[in-house]
Amino acid sequence: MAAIQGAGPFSPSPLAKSRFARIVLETNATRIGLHGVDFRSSFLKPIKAMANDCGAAVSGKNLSQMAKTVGKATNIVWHKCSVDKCDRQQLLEQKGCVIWMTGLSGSGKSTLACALSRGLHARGKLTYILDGDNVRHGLNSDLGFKAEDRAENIRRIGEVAKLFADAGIICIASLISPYRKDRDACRALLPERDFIEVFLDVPLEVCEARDPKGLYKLARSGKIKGFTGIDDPYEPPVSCEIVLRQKAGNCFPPSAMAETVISYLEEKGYLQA
Ligand SMILES: Nc1ncnc2c1ncn2[C@@H]1O[C@H](COP(=O)(O)OS(=O)(=O)O)[C@@H](OP(=O)(O)O)[C@H]1O
Ligand SMILES: Nc1ncnc2c1ncn2[C@@H]1O[C@H](COP(=O)(O)OP(=O)(O)O)[C@@H](O)[C@H]1O
Repeated sequence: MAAIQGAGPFSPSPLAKSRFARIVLETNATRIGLHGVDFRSSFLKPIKAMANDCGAAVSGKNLSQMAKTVGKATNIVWHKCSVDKCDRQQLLEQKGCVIWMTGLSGSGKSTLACALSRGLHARGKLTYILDGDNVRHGLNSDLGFKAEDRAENIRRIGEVAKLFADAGIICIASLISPYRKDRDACRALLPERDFIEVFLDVPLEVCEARDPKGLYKLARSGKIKGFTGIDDPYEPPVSCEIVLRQKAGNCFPPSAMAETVISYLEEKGYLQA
């Protein structure tokens, strides 16, 4: 396999000097072509030498010593890349983080998630929404609403959110996440400060009156069992970064709530690299 060594400036061959050139890495055994790469791009930087945590070059001997057991996976080794979170954040001019929205069904999580995504997009910031309902259409379609299934739903979304944050993206997770310990476990996956818990503190009566999907009605009539707030618990956060609640019986419009979250991100430095 070919090795790209050193940290010197990258100088393309004459073949590669046209704007949309073809990069060819010649190796003893293989020829790998990449099309459509713009060589004038400022994103092409010198390639950092690959090293482990201690700065030592990674060798076969080191690798076997670094092998770990994680859960059911044995003999696995973390593979580091020379392009890291800081590089991605520089590119995006923002900091990756997770905004975790929790609240009853009908409290406005999805609406706020969209308003926030729109507000940040308008400021040139990259976001991605992980909505409980939506993720249950794919990755989590094997999970129901028993406590263990909810815990697994939240755990998986927490892990995916962590990856998005590592990508430098402002990840908006929007799910009921009724159990405190499950939310705290997701918080523990991230560096301190990068998990921003937002509680939509909307009373059950308001959510039930909204009932846009008719689920509260079904739950009250016993057609849905274990519905959060009716016959399944919701544990409100005891300490979270942002609480959004009604004032004088009125909910703030979603755009105003989104601005509150955006101001928080601005103040904490997430909207710059
Ligand atoms: N039993 C029960 N309890 C609560 N909610 C239920 C239930 N059954 C279906 N739904 C619908 O599923 C949506 C909640 O999914 P989540 O992934 O956010 O739930 S959880 O975090 O795992 O508790 C929730 O969506 P939202 O209304 O957007 O919160 C409901 O539409
Ligand atoms: N800030 C708000 N003020 C008034 N109504 C709202 C607000 N946010 C959401 N809604 C309405 O409440 C209902 C539930 O909102 P939704 O975002 O689907 O909640 P959740 O995702 O928590 O279930 C929808 O009909 C939505 O239009």
